[in-house]
Amino acid sequence: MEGVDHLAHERNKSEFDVDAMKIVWAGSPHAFDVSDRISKLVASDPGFRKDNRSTLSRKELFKNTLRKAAYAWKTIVDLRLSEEEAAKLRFYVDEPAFTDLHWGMFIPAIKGQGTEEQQQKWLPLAYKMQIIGCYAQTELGHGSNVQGLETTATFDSQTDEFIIHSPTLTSSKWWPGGLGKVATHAIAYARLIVGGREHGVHGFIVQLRSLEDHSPLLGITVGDIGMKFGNGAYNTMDNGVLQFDHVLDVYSIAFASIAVMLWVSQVTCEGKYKQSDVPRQLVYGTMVYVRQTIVADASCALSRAVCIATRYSAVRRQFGSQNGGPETQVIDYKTQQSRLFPLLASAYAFRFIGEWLKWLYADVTQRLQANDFSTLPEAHACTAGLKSLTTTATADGIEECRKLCGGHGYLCSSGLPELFAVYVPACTYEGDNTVLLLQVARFLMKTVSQLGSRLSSKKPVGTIAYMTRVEHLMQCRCGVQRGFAELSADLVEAAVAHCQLIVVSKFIEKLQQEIPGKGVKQQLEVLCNIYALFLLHKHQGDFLSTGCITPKHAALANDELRSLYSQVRPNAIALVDAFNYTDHYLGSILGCYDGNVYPKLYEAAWKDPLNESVVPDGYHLYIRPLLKQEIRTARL
Ligand SMILES: CCCCCCCCCCCCC/C=C/C(=O)SCCNC(=O)CCNC(=O)[C@H](O)C(C)(C)COP(=O)(O)OP(=O)(O)OC[C@H]1O[C@@H](n2cnc3c(N)ncnc32)[C@H](O)[C@@H]1OP(=O)(O)O
Ligand SMILES: Cc1cc2nc3c(=O)[nH]c(=O)nc-3n(C[C@H](O)[C@H](O)[C@H](O)COP(=O)(O)OP(=O)(O)OC[C@H]3O[C@@H](n4cnc5c(N)ncnc54)[C@H](O)[C@@H]3O)c2cc1C
Repeated sequence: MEGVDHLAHERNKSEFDVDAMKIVWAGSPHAFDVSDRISKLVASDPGFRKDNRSTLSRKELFKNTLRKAAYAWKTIVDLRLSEEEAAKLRFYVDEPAFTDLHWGMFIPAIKGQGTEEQQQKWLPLAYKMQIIGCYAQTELGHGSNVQGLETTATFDSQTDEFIIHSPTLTSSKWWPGGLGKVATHAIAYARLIVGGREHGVHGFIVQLRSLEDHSPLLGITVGDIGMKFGNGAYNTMDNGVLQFDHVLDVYSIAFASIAVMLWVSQVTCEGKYKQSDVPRQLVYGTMVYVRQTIVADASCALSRAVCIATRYSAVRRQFGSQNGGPETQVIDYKTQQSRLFPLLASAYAFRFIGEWLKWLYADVTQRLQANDFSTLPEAHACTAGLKSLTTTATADGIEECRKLCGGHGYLCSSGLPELFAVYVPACTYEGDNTVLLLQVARFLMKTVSQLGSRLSSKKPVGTIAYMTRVEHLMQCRCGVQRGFAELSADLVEAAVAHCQLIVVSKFIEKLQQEIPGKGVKQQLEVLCNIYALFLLHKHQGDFLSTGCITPKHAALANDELRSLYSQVRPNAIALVDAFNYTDHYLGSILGCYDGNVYPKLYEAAWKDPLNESVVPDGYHLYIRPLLKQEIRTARL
């Protein structure tokens, strides 16, 4: 029945202060207030409806996304929302769109790599959305290998301008989000050529479309690259293709190359190229920034899937009826708990590692401003490795949550198929996960060669086994005289182990902080132990081979895991309530707050367009003749 909380009995079992946990999850009372207010604002506005996406054609879907983006912007302006509130609104609108790249990459690139002059020129226009930007780095022929990009930017000292050109088919920009149909400007990455000499890949701001009628400018060929994985999903985004035909940057008074030129290099008016003495990898700065935001995104996506699967596991009953009594809640099966609760623990673990990574990125950014590059290698390795680890675990976790919901998990109305389809490219964009782990492996090899076997210093005691595992994996690989490429598959395993060590150690450090609320810290300790012991169980071969645990330890760890699952069980619903997601944001009948699943599933079925008529289109043309044997049947 509507209005009845079918999960009330579960909520009454909670052993901790859920409201206090909501603050921990949000990060602060202020952050909770903003999230809570904005999520409810979005949920209550029919203009942000999203339950019909899977029934729209690509063009209807895209036009609806443009409508929503414009409506969101109007809401932000009318309500005078702050930058933080506006970002939250775009998050809870929950629709991949060009705005993600405008706000998530184009503006950060200018802020992070532009000179004062260029920031003053471009940021006011971008903040007012008087220009719409995208990040055009990847090409048809190159994505991972940035130094392999083919687009050229040739400085013409006669006109004091750059000529941007796509010399080959494979140099076509390919994939940039927002590029296909909306962006008016791009930060385009191209090989800088000055005076006939090439100086590697640099970023340039290039106008793509007229601000009068949105038509592509002279020399610009631009369009969408076509349908992507899943029906609705990421097809709300116009990932584009772009070719430059000797485009002269004639649409802005002064050449607007972003000042990665100034940071990393300069081209003087006399056409002289000046390489400054900063690491050339600063040109990759925007990618590092986005990678750390993707880690925070992972905790959001995984927690969403876990919330759905946990609530449904408490609602669903299957087998186990005694004398006609109720069947067993599937959340009480040990197999369901052993699949679900490590994902619940991972969601919290990724939340806290995301907080730490945000601090690390802010710290390295501050150091860079003082020309201190000492922590840049570690920041690169951490952002690359943790982006890889958390997105792989989250994509796999969303799929596991779908399976944990049985058949109904495969319905669009469960919210899980679309969440999976929207999320999985995170394992590829912003750096293919294997390519990024190879960067971590390279960093570890360098660290081992510099520090000897002791890879990591000052880690919490509870991580000794994890630390020893990484060192052992590295020694096994570095010890043998074979090249990096030959050992790369093994080194990637060591890179994963290193990233898992970081996640576990930061979870333990989080627990050393003051955490208010009855029972809150105790619940987090249980989740931290689940995360650490689950990984130890999953990779026990590594741990046993280090000798730092024995088979008996491994067996005890498994026994402890079962005990920890029993401790989580009465608190599971409260732990996912702490994410404070509205039913609108979850977009899932299986995960609805009141647990009133079956009536909602049944009602939703009849809304499918196929049920607009009891006799389907096509019956008279195809089925009736079949049934009436009016079609000559093959001689049997
Ligand atoms: C339901 C919720 C989901 C959300 C739904 C909607 C969301 C929508 C938003 C989506 C937002 C994302 C959109 C996607 C955008 C993109 O994909 S942008 C393009 C991303 N592309 C990449 O990431 C390319 C990956 N490749 C690289 O980064 C580089 O090519 C490389 C692999 C790092 C190699 O670079 P290279 O120049 O060849 O360097 P190396 O020779 O390997 O190394 C040289 C040294 O430089 C160091 N280094 C490398 N990179 C960095 C760096 N970024 N920072 C600092 N240092 C770096 C490297 O460690 C080497 O150091 P030494 O060993 O000391 O020499
Ligand atoms: C949804 C989506 C949105 C995107 N948005 C943008 C955007 O806005 N802007 C933008 O510029 N780009 C964007 N991209 C492109 C994205 O950044 C690239 O696809 C990504 O960097 C991977 O590069 P690639 O496609 O060249 O993969 P490849 O490198 O071709 O990967 C193919 C396979 O080769 C392997 N491989 C590659 N190099 C090595 C190596 N050295 N050693 C071992 N294995 C290797 C990879 O692990 C992978 O298994 C987007 C992509 C997607 C899917």
